[in-house]
Order: sequence, then structure tokens, then C-alpha cells
Amino acid sequence: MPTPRIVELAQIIASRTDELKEHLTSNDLPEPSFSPEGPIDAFGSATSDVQQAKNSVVEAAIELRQLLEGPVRSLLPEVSNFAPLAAIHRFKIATHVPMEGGITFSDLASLCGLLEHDLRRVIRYAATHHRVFCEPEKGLVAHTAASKLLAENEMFENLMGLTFAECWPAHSKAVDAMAERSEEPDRSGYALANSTNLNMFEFLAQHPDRAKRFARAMSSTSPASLDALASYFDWASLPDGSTVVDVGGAQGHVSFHLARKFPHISFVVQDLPEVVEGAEATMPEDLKERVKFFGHNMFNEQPVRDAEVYLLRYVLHDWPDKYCVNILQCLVPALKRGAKVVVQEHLLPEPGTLSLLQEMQLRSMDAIMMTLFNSRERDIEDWRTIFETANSNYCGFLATRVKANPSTGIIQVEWADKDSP
Ligand SMILES: C[S@@+](CC[C@H](N)C(=O)[O-])C[C@H]1O[C@@H](n2cnc3c(N)ncnc32)[C@H](O)[C@@H]1O
Repeated sequence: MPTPRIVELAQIIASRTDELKEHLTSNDLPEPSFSPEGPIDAFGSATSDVQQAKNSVVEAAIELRQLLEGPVRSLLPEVSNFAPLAAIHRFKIATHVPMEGGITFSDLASLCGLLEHDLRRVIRYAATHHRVFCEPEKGLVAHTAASKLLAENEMFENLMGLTFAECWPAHSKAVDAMAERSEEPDRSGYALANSTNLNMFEFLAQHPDRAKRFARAMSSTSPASLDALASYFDWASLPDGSTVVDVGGAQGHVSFHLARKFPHISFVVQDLPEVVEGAEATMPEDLKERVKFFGHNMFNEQPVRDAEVYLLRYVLHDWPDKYCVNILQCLVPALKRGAKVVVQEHLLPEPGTLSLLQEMQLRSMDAIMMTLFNSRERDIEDWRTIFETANSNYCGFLATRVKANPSTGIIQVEWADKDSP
């Protein structure tokens, strides 16, 4: 009789967890733990083999759980209500819990301005479902690694805000948006959830605090992703004094990263005026000469002419196809022969060709794009079509998946200017 799948999965978990234990022991590293003293990312500094072992264990554990719990649980998953996490974010509960010892439900409720019974159920739900907070003795709330992170690290505050204050309400309206069969960003789940006829960026422009949180959440991008951008396009071969225009560059974190690696290049960071406002004042001293900010709406003609590179990093996936075509067409009057357009984006795979975790991450991102913008993630052929539709002078289309993270890639095209003499 063949080995049942659940046994195979258990064997994968056991053998690959041994590799993880070996890595921790031989490098004298702390083991993963929910305690506030536990590591944030126990395998963050590990080699790609160890990362691979970790991903195999997680994927096997997901499949094993799904098989053991059966199809009913797949349809009605245990975690489908994010109100408790949204409440933890909104009422800043983590900041009111002391780092040492604990606090009673009643004291915590008054600090947060909540009814005690509401607070108690939020905490107990989050403790069991998400390991956020624990109750070391009955009635006393204390930190776990996750709640401590939220209390101490402003970046997580911004990311939770983006997830639970912006995305979550919009997800529940995405099906209403789908029923409208609209491909307009101002009829997305996000627009419906906010009772607005504006697209998300126009709406955020009217809500500066939320816009700031969005911009800060965007700047939390992983260093590995920025390193991929730095290494999958040959920035070093650009002539001395070259200019890169970072279209939709937010507050400049991508240009800062590239500017530090390539001191012979200057950068113009373009974004909506309200996004770039004040960015120059907070710029690192060493980059002030080479990075400039410029308020510009990318649906208007590109004003910075004859740059060597126009970079669009995670900008186009926010827009339905016809808008992407329009953005690329707005670059055209500025392009000199040989200018490059460089795009960093997710690249959808053929179903089942990436690992389960990678494909889950991509499908989640695709669903978020639908919810927020009525836009989508795209595969390589979709990207080729967008460039071809925008202008036949966009030549030499080259899309390369990033080896360490093949769900993303770098696309480059060159402006051929076939019509000029
Ligand atoms: C997903 S963020 C990407 C930010 C940055 N490129 C990065 O890689 O982190 C998309 C950016 O596009 C900007 N954006 C949206 N609409 C725009 C417009 N009409 N003109 C210029 N920038 C715009 C947003 O403000 C935001 O900073």
C-alpha cells in the first residue's frame, strides 16, 4: 500500500525541521518562540538552503492541516474575522500594555477607552488565533513577540493600518464592485467601501494622515527586493552623470537605495505633489546633491526629457491595462533613442509552477489589486502586450524573474525611436 499523503507530509515536516534545528544549534541561535524575548525572524540570516527547508515545513504543515480538517473547513476557515486585529490596531492596545509584567483587563480597557468585555474578547481571540498578547494568569494581559513588535516598531503600525483600515473594509465590498463589471479604479471595492467616486490615490490625497501611512507602509519594502532591482539591471554601465527618473517613487526610498550603490547616477523622484511634499527636507545629507524630488502626475506628459532610465517600481500594477498604456505613452515625448524603461513588478506564474507559498503570496497580491484599484498582477505576456500596445518603439522587451524570489521580476525595454532620422 502506498504511503498515505498525510504520512508523507509528516515525514517532510520531521526531516526538514531537523535541518532547521541543526542550523540553530550550529550557529548558536535562539529557537523560534512566542515569548517577547523570542527572535522576530529566527531564520532571517539563514542560507537559501535553510530558507528552503523552512518553506517546505510551512507548506507541508498547511497541506497537512487542510487534509486533516477536510473540505468543510476550507470553505469556512477558522480565521475569517479580522475585527479583533483591526481593533488592536485602531485602539493602539499594544502601546498600553507594559513591557514587563502585565496589566489587568479593567485597567487596559480604561486606557484604551473600551468596554472591558469588548477588550477581553478581542484579546482572547487574538491570543488564541494570532498569538498576539497572552494571559499568563487569569485576568492579566502581557506581551508576546507579536504584540511587542507592534508596540515598539512604527513600521508594523503602518502596515497594520494599511491592512486593517484600508484593505479589510475594501475586501468586503470587492464582490459588489465585481458585480458592476467595471474596470475603472474609481469603482473598486475600495471606492465603494469609502463611499467615494475617487480612485484610491485621489481619495488618499484628501486624507493626508492616511496618505502618509500608505507611503510609509510602502517604504517597508524588503532590502532583498531593492537589491534585486540593483542587480538585475546593469546600472553600473550607465554613463557618468546619467539621470534616472523614478516615476511614482513615493518618498524616495528606492532612489536612495540605488543612489548609494551607484554614485555616478542622479535621480529625480516623481510622485503626486502631496506625496513628495516635505520629502526633500528629510533626505539623507549625503544624497542631497544627487536626488531631487518633483511633484508630477504621471498621466501628464513627462517633463524630464532625455533621461537614461525611467523607472516604474510597483506602480503599474495599481492600474488597469488601459491606464498602464496611458502612463507609458506619457513618457514617449521625453524619450531619447536608447533610453530604457525599467519596471519591477510581480510576475504571475503558470498555475502550480512556483512553490505553494510563493503562489499564495502572488494570488493574494492579485486579489488586493482587484480590491483596491480594479487592477491586477500580470504574467510576462501581459506585460509584453502592454508595452506593444503603448508604442511600437518600445523594443527589446526583456523580463527576468528574480532567482531568489521568482514571483517577482525586472522588465526592461529600450526606446528605439524608429521614426526619427
Ligand atoms: C505602490 S506605490 C510604489 C511606490 C514606489 N515606487 C515603491 O516601489 O515602493 C505606487 C506609487 O504611485 C504613486 N502614484 C499614484 N498615482 C500617481 C500619479 N497619478 N502620478 C504620480 N504618482 C502616482 C503613489 O503615490 C505611490 O507612491
